[in-house]
Amino acid sequence: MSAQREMKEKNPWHTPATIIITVIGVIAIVALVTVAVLQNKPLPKKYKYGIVLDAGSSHTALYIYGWPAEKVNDTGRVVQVHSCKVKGPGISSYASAPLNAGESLKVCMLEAKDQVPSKRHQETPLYLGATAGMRLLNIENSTASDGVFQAVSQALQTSPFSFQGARIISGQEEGAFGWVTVNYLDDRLKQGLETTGALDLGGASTQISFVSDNYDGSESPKNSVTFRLYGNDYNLYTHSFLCYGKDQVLRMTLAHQTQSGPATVLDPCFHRGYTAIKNYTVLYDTPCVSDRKPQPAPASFNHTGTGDFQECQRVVRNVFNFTDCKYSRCSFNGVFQPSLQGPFGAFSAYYFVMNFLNLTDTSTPLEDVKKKITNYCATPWEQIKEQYPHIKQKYLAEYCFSGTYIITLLTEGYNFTSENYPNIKFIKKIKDSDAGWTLGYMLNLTNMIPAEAPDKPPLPHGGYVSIVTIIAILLFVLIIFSLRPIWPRCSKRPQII
Ligand SMILES: O=c1ccn([C@@H]2O[C@H](COP(=O)(O)OP(=O)(O)O)[C@@H](O)[C@H]2O)c(=O)[nH]1
Repeated sequence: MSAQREMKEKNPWHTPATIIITVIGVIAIVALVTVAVLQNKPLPKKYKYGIVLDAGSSHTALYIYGWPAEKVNDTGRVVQVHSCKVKGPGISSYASAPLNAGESLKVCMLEAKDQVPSKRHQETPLYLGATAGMRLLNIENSTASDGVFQAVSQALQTSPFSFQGARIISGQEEGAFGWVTVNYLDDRLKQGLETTGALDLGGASTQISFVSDNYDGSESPKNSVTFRLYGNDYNLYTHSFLCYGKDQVLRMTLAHQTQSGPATVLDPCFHRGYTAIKNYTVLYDTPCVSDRKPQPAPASFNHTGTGDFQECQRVVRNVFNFTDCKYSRCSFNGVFQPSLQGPFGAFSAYYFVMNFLNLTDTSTPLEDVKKKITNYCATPWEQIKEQYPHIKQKYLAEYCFSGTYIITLLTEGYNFTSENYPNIKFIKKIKDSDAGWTLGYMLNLTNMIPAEAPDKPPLPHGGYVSIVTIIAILLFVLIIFSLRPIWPRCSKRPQII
């Protein structure tokens, strides 16, 4: 066997010292980056919930809101996760059988039990806020309204949630919390952007709320609500007109037309061909009109439509007092209103009605809006019923009146003009959450909007990890360079072993 000379190239870096330094360096970088990733990683999502029941004059709705537990102070985080419409009328209609009011909530409460994980039930606050229907019942018969609250409270106490009480919310709260909801969902509060005004139309009351440079609360302070949210001060103008929801205004217009106690009323706000027998006692059975009941009055009257928008508007105008005003400017009924400013979101019945009439596009000139309502009102009732077989006839019969009322309220009541009418947006939802007072109410009661801007972490998670990685690599390179004196000499000649 011939002996072979083995020639090997020896890499000068393959010394024990450089290998150890490299291994320790790599381990250190990996450890540092791992700690940065794990330690600063957002926690796994744990949700919290809150439930609000909106006990309106015509119906009750339940809303469930959810938010990541660790982001309590962050805006735009609370979202509507579920809603449920209670079957039957509003709770104020159960004055003579209050237990049924409690009973009516059961189906939606069961849905809520399914929607909220059971381990969160106990800590989930549950609120019931009643609006204008109960305000009116409370004026008319406070014992009956107490009875209704007792019954619904009893029913809600048996739920697994943390029941926080049932109460009438004031018109001012309804207006202000509607405004908070709209601006919270639009992310305007945290960013300190120009706010959106809120227009809410219910069955028994209507609210207008907006911020105006011309209003600091000194003129008519009862219309002022001040907020400090995320470090910004807001001086909100808000007013709630009790009895100016569309159902009560309809009663007021009918009251106006039945002052002499006629047996037949020819109503321009209803379609030609529409006819129904209406009971005088039922019509006048609300504090909005009760003092005007003709005496003596027949038992009923024949309500017959003539379908005429212009005449309807003349009738609707009678419910407004445009003359008395002790302030520098008024909307109507002697109520102060600063000049309109900024964009507006119009929700609840504003949306239902304008959506049905295909009039949510506010770039349509006001004159064309009126023309479209004129045509709708002039369409015979038989044709309307044929055209919309799936819509409840009670709603269907009233859209001519409701559309006329909305346009009259906006333009003659609140003074919207052709110029600023396009600033109104008819909305139902914002980012999947319903526009209305309930979210603002819950945010307020759970202290979810801080007065001051929350402290932000100096860097987002991704940025933090990148910076730690870059610094770790730079340090490693620096260490390697600092060890230059012990670097092995590079030799061009291969070493022969
Ligand atoms: O699909 C619908 C649902 C509701 N409404 C009307 O919208 C109003 C909602 O009023 P709510 O019960 O919220 O009254 P509030 O208590 O706020 O006065 C009532 O006139 C309803 O008849 C409507 O026109 N279309």
